Amino acid sequence: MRPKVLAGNWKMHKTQQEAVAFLQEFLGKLVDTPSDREIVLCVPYTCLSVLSKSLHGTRVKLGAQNVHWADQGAFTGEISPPMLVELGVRYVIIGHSERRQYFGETDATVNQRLKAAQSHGLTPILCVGETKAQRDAGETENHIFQQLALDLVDVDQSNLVIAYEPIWAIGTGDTCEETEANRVIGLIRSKLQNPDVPIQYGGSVNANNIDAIMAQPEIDGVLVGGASLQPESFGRIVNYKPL
Ligand SMILES: O=C(CO)COP(=O)(O)O
Repeated sequence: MRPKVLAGNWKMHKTQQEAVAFLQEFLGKLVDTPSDREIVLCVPYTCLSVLSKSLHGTRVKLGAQNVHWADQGAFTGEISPPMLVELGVRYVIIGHSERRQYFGETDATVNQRLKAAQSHGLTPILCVGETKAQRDAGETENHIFQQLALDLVDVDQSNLVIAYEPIWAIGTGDTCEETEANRVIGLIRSKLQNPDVPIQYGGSVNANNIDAIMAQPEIDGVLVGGASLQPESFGRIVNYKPL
């Protein structure tokens, strides 16, 4: 059985104070959450330290949203794997479409970040997905296969999560049909050496569509943006009910 990984990606949201307030309320929602689920919060760097302390002794794992490949060096504005490990970070999102689109990340740098994260014991959440134009042109499969081929060179598939995030579904309310997400995720799995890699869906996941998404056999979890910012909605998501 592949693990179910339910991760929030807060993106550039929440001060430390807001993060602590979220957690106080959110932890109260986990009393009856089945133990088969891994719950992860990928928060801004500035929230890592305070959440690391607040999450101690809870079942919620801490995640970051990016990491550099060097241990240290003249890389202004970057954060290294040892810096994350010291704060108790376990997961790190790599290659999110917003990093690729707005900050010039390439498959080559994504690959470097993945290998560096793993060499320090972090579990990467690698994001892949197509634009609306690529989907309309029938390029979805080719684009994703190319991303996987380039991003996963020499990457350890025994310590990896992949998130299928169609870019047109992110922050738009235009969720990918769960059967279509299931189909693409099945294709992604067919390209992996290790079929047990958990593969998430991401893109406008919310409290109303989570049960149907998690009912799909290929979908092993979700990567949630907007709906992970409120304890109520993220609480409902991690407490999804298998149909
Ligand atoms: O990009 C996402 C998660 O990484 C998805 O964001 P939304 O859930 O806000 O669509």
